[in-house]
Amino acid sequence: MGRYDLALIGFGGVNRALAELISRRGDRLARELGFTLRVVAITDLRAGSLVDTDGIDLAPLLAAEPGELNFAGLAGGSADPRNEWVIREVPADIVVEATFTNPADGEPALSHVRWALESGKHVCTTNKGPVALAGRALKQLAAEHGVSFEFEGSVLSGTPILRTAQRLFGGLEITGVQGILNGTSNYVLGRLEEGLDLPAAIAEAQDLGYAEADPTADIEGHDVQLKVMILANEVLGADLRRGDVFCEGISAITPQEVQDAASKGLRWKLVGSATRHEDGSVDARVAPLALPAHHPLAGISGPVNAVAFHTDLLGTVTVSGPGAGRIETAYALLSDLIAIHQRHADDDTTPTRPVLQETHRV
Ligand SMILES: NC(=O)C1=CN([C@@H]2O[C@H](COP(=O)(O)OP(=O)(O)OC[C@H]3O[C@@H](n4cnc5c(N)ncnc54)[C@H](O)[C@@H]3O)[C@@H](O)[C@H]2O)C=CC1
Ligand SMILES: N[C@@H](CC=O)C(=O)O
Repeated sequence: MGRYDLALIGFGGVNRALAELISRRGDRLARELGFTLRVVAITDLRAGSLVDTDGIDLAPLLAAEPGELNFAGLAGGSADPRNEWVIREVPADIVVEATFTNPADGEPALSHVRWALESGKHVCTTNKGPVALAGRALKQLAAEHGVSFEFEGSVLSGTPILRTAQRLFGGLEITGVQGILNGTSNYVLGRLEEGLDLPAAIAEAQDLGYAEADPTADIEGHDVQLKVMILANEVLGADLRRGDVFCEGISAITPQEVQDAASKGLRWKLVGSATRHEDGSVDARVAPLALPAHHPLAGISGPVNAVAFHTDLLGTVTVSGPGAGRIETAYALLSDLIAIHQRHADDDTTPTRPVLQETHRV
C-alpha cells in the first residue's frame, strides 16, 4: 500500500481540518483509497515549525487550542517556521500550502510552491494567490520536475468545480462562466437581508472560518477576482492578469438596500463572470448584481457558491456546493491528494528523497 508523507505549510483552519481528517479517518481512507497519509512536517507563522520524519503524532496538536500551539518546546520543534528549509530539505512527498492568500503578489505562498516543485515534491494548495497570479508558470515547473500541482480548493472550496470542467465537459465548448464565488460575501449578504449590520455579519463569517485573514478581500471582491482569473485561465484558456478584471465589492450596499431588493423579489449577489468572444478574447469582471428570483444564482444562499457554465451543446450547466468552510476545504486538499495518487501510483521512478541530515535536526 502506498504512503505519502506530507509537509503542511500553514496550520490554520484548513490544514488543521486536514490533519483531523488524517488523524481520525486515516485507516478508513487507507482501506477505501489504497494509500496512507503521514504528516512529517508542519510550519506556521504563529506556532513555528515541527518536524518528525517518522510521522508527527497529531492528536496532542489537535487537542490544543489553535492559538495555544507552540512547537518550540517539542522534540523536532522550533519557534521559527523555517519554511524554506522544511520545504526544500524535509523528505516529504507532498507539500500542502494553506497559508494566507495575498491578492497583491501571491507571496510568500508563491515561493513556497516554487521551492516545493523545484525540490521534486508534489504540491496541493487552497491558496488562490499562486494559482491566479502564476498558475501557468507553476504548472510548467511541475511538469519539468515530473510532479503534480493541484489546486481544486482554490475555487469553490471542496466543490469539485475545476475537475468537473476539466474532466466531465469533454467535447463541449465553454463560452463563459458566471458564478457566486465567495462564501463570506454571500453569507454576509444573506445576513444583511435578515437585518444584521455589515460588521456583525462579517464577524459571524470569521467565527465560522469562512473569511480571509483580512476579510477586505472577501467584501471588496479581491478574492472573487482571483477566482475569476483561475476559472478564465483554467477553463476558458485565457491568460488574465488582475488588471484585466474589473472589480467592485459589496461594501457600498446598505442593509436597507438589500432588504428593499428582497421585498421586490430581487437578491443582491456578488457575481464573478468571464466571457470568451468569437475572436478568442476573454473579458472578466466582478460586481454586485440584484438578481431576479428566476436567475439560476438567485437561490444560492449562505456560504454556498455556484458556477453557471455557458456551453455550446448543453446551454447553461450550473454546479453548486460549499464555497467555504474548514472541513469542506480540507476535503478539497484530500481530493488533490487522491488525484496525485491516481496520477503517480504507478510511477516506477519515485524521486529519491534526501535523508534529513543530522545537522539539520533541531
Ligand atoms: N477557509 C476557507 O473556507 C477557505 C480557505 N481557502 C484558502 O486556504 C488558505 C488557508 O485558509 P484558512 O486555513 O481558512 O486560513 P487561516 O487564516 O485559518 O490559516 C492560515 C494559517 O497560515 C499561517 N501562515 C500565514 N502565513 C504563513 C507563513 N508565511 N508561513 C507559515 N504559516 C503561515 C497562519 O499563521 C495561519 O495559521 C487561504 O489561502 C485561504 O484563502 C480556500 C478555500 C476556502
Ligand atoms: N474567504 C473565502 C474562502 C474560500 O475561498 C470565501 O469566503 O469564499
